[in-house]
Amino acid sequence: MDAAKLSSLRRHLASYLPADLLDRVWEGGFCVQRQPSFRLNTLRLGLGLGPGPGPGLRPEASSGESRRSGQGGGGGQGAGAGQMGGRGAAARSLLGAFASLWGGASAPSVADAARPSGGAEALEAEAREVVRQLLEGFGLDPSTPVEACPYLPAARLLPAACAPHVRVGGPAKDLPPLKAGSAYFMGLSSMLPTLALMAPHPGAGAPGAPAHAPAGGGSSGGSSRGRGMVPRAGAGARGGGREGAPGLRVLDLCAAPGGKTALLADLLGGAAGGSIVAVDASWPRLQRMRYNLERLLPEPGDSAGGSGEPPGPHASVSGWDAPAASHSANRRMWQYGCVTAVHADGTRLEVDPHTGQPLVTGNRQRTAHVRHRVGGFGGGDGGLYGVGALYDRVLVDAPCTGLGRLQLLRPEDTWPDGWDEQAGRRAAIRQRMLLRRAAALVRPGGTIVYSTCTLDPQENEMVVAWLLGEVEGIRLVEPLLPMPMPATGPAPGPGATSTPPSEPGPGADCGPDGQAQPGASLAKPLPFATAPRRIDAARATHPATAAPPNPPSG
Ligand SMILES: C[S@@+](CC[C@H](N)C(=O)[O-])C[C@H]1O[C@@H](n2cnc3c(N)ncnc32)[C@H](O)[C@@H]1O
Repeated sequence: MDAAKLSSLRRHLASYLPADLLDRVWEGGFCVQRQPSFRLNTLRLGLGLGPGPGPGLRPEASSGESRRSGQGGGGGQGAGAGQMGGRGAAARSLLGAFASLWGGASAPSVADAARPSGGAEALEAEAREVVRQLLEGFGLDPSTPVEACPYLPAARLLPAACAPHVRVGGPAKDLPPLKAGSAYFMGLSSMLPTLALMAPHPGAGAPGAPAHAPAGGGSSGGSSRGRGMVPRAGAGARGGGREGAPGLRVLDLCAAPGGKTALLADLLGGAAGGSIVAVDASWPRLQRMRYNLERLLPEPGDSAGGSGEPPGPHASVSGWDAPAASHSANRRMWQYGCVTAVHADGTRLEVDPHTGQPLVTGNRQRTAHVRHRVGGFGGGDGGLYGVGALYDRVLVDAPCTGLGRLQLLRPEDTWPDGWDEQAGRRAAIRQRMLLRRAAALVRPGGTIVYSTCTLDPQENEMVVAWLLGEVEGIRLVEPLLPMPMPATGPAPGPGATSTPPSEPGPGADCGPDGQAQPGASLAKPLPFATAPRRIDAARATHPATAAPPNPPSG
């Protein structure tokens, strides 16, 4: 990058980074020191979660436990899968730490989760073997200690010496555990939006029940102001006339190459746990996602849940995750297990409100018909864009300028075309449109998580602030993550025109330098750029006169 561009980049960063941090960034050459990490793919580790642990991943009740006992490992390919009689226990071993954060009364503590027992022992042995193969593949001593990820029990931090190997397109992709799909390299911070998305909000009803009844109807279980209309546990009502629909409906609006989608599928634990519509505007990146999902998820039709059990991860859930078009018949949509991938512009995604299928046929007539038919949900004002509010959770892992991944020593990695002062403004426009679409598609009481890998407030806080001003009934909530987070992110810099959120931002920002903030109990600095913003839609509506999003000035 030439000197003029570098100095304009520095000016830009100085508009929101504290001077001392900026100096460190500048001298150190990195905005965020990236920690190589990977997650063990629990579906491929023979865990065979079977019926999902539920939207909140709460430990199963004892009846659920006995229903699954003695099933064997199923589904996975790893050694010891068949000996895992206590799959529920193994699942809890991996997911327990997170579940305990979410308030499951009988959830094991982090310490419990780390202690192998029963089926978990086989799982641990398998995980150790995967780690050994990876270390060996990196030319390291296979006994090199590998730390657990502080917030996802199924993830591990790799020794720093592995860093050069795990670059995108690097040789690590050919290592057997990666090829087999037992492990997946993933930035530590990349896991957080997914975890925040899947966490139940305090006050939500039973897993699977909405946090809020549909607008204009539904029983009110009563709750605190702003969180109103929490249905009684087990009421079973859902927005959009979906009573009785199994599992959680998740929309991943910027999905490719699918790292978070695969983790979502893992956390859902199977079709009984839910279905994912994964959208991306880039066909080549969707192809990459297909490759990744094929590696990471069991083949559709694999009976991961075992015979006689509720559907496994890839069983079809009628009327929802069974779009008519396979990828061979329709280039724009394909299905793999519980994931329906859609090649579409997420800012314009339309969904059939009755089947949940994305409308990507380009058939205007059909779209118009649906528009006409859908009067919106609840008060009749939600169907403005021709969709019902269908999704329980929406992830907007938005395209951004990538400033959180800035590597000044290799700026071409972040900006192949060089630094561009207008990039943030352009990105913010698209981010607003994506987020607005997410708000149109989430059901009342549903949750949106917005994340980027940039530190720029005009792409983070200001985008969220814009949405709060644009869409009624949306509010910010703390992202529930298994780690303490500071209350606010970086202050908008000079020239910021959007009002920052009136509530303190539910910042999941660790320090932009990757340092855990005061109060964090992390054993070591956590490289962290992605800032999940969790948004609850108490009543997601769009004013009929919604103007296109304005670019932030400044
Ligand atoms: C940060 S990446 C997503 C990474 C992905 N969530 C993962 O975990 O692997 C952003 C993605 O948004 C996609 N994208 C950009 N504009 C889009 C749009 N208008 N609609 C849908 N996807 C879009 C890009 O193609 C890119 O794949």
